[in-house]
Amino acid sequence: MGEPLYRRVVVKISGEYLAGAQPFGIDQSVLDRVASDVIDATARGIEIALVVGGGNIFRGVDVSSRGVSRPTGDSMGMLATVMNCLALESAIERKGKSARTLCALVMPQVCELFTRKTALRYLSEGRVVLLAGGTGNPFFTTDTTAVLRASEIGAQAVLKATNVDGVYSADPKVDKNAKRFERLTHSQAIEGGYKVMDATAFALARETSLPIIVFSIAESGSIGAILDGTGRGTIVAG
Ligand SMILES: Nc1ncnc2c1ncn2[C@@H]1O[C@H](COP(=O)(O)OP(=O)(O)OP(=O)(O)O)[C@@H](O)[C@H]1O
Ligand SMILES: O=c1ccn([C@@H]2O[C@H](COP(=O)(O)O)[C@@H](O)[C@H]2O)c(=O)[nH]1
Repeated sequence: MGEPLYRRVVVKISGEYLAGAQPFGIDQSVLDRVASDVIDATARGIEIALVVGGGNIFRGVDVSSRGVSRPTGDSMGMLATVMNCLALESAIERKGKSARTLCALVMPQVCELFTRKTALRYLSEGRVVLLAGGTGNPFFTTDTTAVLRASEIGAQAVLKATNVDGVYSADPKVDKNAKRFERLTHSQAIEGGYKVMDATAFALARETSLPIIVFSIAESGSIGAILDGTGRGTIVAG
């Protein structure tokens, strides 16, 4: 195991992946395995903040066609990310690692409000920080949240842990001939319109010169491997 590439990162965990084989919700064994991977990665002395998606529970865009307004649907989606963060926080703490959820939405009975200073303090104390509630605004995603928060807290990269092992020329679940990219610039990722991440996230990362690594979380130890530079994924950088 070599020197890690980064000292502080934001890891975006796919909400959809947390459902495991179920169509909806959280598979406890998947959650526990992800928690172990995160803890193993922090053992290298790396500060880790997590953003968890909500696709296993709710995406605002899915209900806007059913008579629920998009902002209301997005609020429901942001609440889904809070549930996922609380579940992952508990899984991490059950394994003996301290974790704190900070939320973009005010809900004092549930978790603390996100501020940059609080996040940095908890990270410096060696805790895992979970960033819940997205940006707190509709029409955004947790991918954009990850880039935004990473830029705010001075993280050196966003690691997008998802259910594909990189950015492809087309959706690999639809097109078996899609080609995987080793590396792309932010501009190439935006111009290519690759749907693995939204263009707003790529554009903000370009603006703040933040590398994004897209990789699969399906294998145990994949977060650590990406931090060591030995993992398989696509690097999106300057
Ligand atoms: N060009 C592409 N390259 C790679 N994956 C792609 C591409 N186009 C579409 N995808 C799809 O993008 C998905 C991953 O992005 P998505 O934002 O849906 O997932 P996530 O971040 O894992 O979800 P969640 O919102 O639950 O956190 C993959 O399942 C893949 O099928
Ligand atoms: O800043 C944000 C982040 C998220 N949302 C809503 O939450 C869901 C779930 O997030 P995913 O990134 O799709 O996993 C998203 O579909 C939005 O509805 C938001 O409104 N603002």
